[in-house]
Formats: sequence, C-alpha cells, structure tokens
Amino acid sequence: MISVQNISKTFKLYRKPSERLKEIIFRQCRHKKFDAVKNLSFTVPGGQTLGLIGENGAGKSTVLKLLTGILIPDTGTVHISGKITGLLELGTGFNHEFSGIDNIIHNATYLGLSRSEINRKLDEIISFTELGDFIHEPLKTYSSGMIMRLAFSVAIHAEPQAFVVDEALSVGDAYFQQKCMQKIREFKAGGGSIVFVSHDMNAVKVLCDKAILLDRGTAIEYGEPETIINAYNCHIARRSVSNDDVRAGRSLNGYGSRQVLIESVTLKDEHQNETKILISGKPADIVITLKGQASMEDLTLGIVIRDRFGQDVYGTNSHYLKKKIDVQQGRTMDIVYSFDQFNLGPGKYSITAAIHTGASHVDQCVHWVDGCAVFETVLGDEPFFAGLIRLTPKLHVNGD
Ligand SMILES: Nc1ncnc2c1ncn2[C@@H]1O[C@H](COP(=O)(O)OP(=O)(O)OP(=O)(O)O)[C@@H](O)[C@H]1O
Repeated sequence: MISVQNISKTFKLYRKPSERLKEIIFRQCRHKKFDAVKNLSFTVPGGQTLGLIGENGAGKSTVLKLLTGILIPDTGTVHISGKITGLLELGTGFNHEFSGIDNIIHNATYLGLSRSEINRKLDEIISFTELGDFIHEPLKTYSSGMIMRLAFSVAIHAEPQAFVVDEALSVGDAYFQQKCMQKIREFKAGGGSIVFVSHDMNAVKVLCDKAILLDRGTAIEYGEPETIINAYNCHIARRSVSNDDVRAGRSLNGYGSRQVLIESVTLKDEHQNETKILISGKPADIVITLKGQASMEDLTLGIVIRDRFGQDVYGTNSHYLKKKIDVQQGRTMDIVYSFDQFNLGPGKYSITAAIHTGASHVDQCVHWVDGCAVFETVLGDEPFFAGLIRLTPKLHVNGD
C-alpha cells in the first residue's frame, strides 16, 4: 500500500549557480520559489496500479522521487507498507565506471538486500537482463536500453512491495518492454502497489486501475483511467482556445471552440443502410456530419476507434490522408471515411471524432466528441478468427 497525504515540494530556482553562493554569503534571498508538487494526496492499495499523467513539467517525476525517498517532501507524509523500488530516470544510482555485475551488487545493497540475498538472487537478476557477456563490461559501454534492462532487473528482484515506473521503460526494445510489462503484471497480481508515469495513454489504460491528471503540481482530476485520459485531452485542447470559447464549448457533447460542430456520426453498411452492426471484412462507411457556425478553412477531421477496454484500435485524420476540409457558415457537410473491407475483429467499439487545425488537436481544437458513436462488429460467413484485426492468411500444407 502506498499512502500519500498532502505532500508539497517547492524548489528554489537560481538564475546562475553563483547566486546560490551569494545567497549564503550575503544572507540575501537570491532565488525564486517554484511549487513542483502542491497538496497531493492519494493511496494505492496492494494489487493496484495508479497512473500519473500530465504535460511536461506537471510534476510526475517529482512525485516518483518523493515516493522513493530521492526527494523529501516539504510538507505532508509518504507512507509505504514495505520497500519501494522502481525504474526512475535512467542510470540513477549507477556508477558508469563499474561493470554491470558490480552495479547490480551496489544497487541491490542500496535497495536493502543483504550480501547473502544478493548472492542468492544474482544469477536470476543477470539472467533477466539477457545481457550475456556484456554484464562484465563497464556501464559506460552500455546503450540506454541496456542500462534500463539492468536497472529494471535489480529493482523488480529487490523484493519490493511498491514499484514506480517512469518513462525510462520506453527506452527498452519492444521485446524487453513486453518482458517488463509481464513482470509488472506478476508483481501486481502478487499484491504489489504500482505508480506508473507515462505519456503512452494506451499503456495507462491497459495497466492502471485509477489515474491522476497532474497540472502544475496539483491533481486536477482523479478517477477511471479512460475518464482521466479524456480529461487530459480536453485539458490540452483547452489551452488552444480562449477561455470564453471553452466555457461556451465544453459540455456533454464534447468540447472545443465550436466554430464548427460535429453534429452526428453514423455508420453505414455495404448497402448504404444506417447500422450499428458491421460485418467484419465487408465494406462500411463512417459518416461524420459537420455544421459550420462560422466559416473555417483547411480543417482536419480525425477519428479514433476504441475497443471495449478504451484502447485505441485505429485512428487517422484528413491531414494524414492529405485532404483539406473547408466549412462554410450555416452549411452542413458530410465527410465519409469509406472502408473497402472493415477489418476489425468481432466486438464492441466506440468512435471518437475531432475537428481541429493542423496535424493534431493540440494546435487548435474546434470540436472533440468522445464516444460519439458505438457499434459492434460481428463475423459474417467467413471462417472464425480471434482477436482485434482480421488478417487474411493463406494456409499452405505440405507446400501445396
Ligand atoms: N531539482 C530541481 N530544481 C528545480 N526545479 C526542478 C527540479 N526538479 C524538477 N524541477 C521542476 O519541477 C517541475 C516538475 O518537473 P517534473 O520532472 O516532475 O515534471 P514531469 O511531469 O515529470 O515532466 P516530464 O513529462 O517532462 O517528464 C518542472 O518545472 C521542473 O523544471
């Protein structure tokens, strides 16, 4: 269990290092204060994962450092039932002149393992890294992915009850990231508490039970990961429009400046009949009706299809597809994403649509609507398949 009560952390910012010295000598305040974390409280029970999301500089890494004791909070308390380890900024606590194996021993000692525990676990830690003979080479010869392998292996084998994961995980290759994810799941299933920081929203949705949206050190939203991720998207979009636009625009029907509205999103089957059920592999259209409250040129319309877990299954937009969208005031227009073969696997899905300028909604969000249509994909008379996408392999037996 991780329990955090009202923690705050303020940094002193100096224009130059010499200002720090002058402050001591002349006893004059030469710094500005910066609140990196403000009055933050949360608990992560055993067997649960909390996701921390937010923009660059929101305070996520500072929170992890406060949890792991690298930083001490100015006010408030952090209580961990047992040991906390994790993957923080790459290379923290490692000596680059030492070999991989020596770094394992030093790091494990620092994490509280006795010499006999280290001896007992050393082979397991080394074997998990899959670094082969490199384990005897100095760390300065390692790539960032290799350092990450070492750091993760020591941290997860140090018998923690709580674990923190920062973006450092993303420097690993796809194979090792999956291996780490599997280990993190096992840790969680064994009753461990995890705090996970990532800019990868799909990873947050898959791994986390709850999430917090941090903004300038303050938790502005807490709840189910999908809700918090939608709030994050809204938060980013809000920065791109004026406050008045936002006040007028944010409602149950999405948010944005609303000069152009997404009026409806409908699905059509291969016979152009409106439907909520599509047959996998058959043609289908997603029709988005826009209404111009004002005339706007060169807009981008994007869609994201999400599965029942809220994971992004597919997303595209007119910018990537190299089409310009001009909308006139008072006019409606239909934009159609037409699929020759709708190759999703059987299951329930939702569509999020957004109209904005530039390549992404971060530039200027005009209207964003989460879950504006829901539908189901079912199998037709083609052979059964499992999974999210319909691939169409040919099967050759004995070279036929
Ligand atoms: N040691 C420090 N001294 C002064 N300011 C600091 C220190 N560490 C962090 N900060 C500041 O605190 C704020 C929060 O930083 P932090 O690294 O926690 O953000 P973050 O949400 O993890 O960002 P990112 O997504 O970019 O990793 C930033 O403005 C950063 O400049």
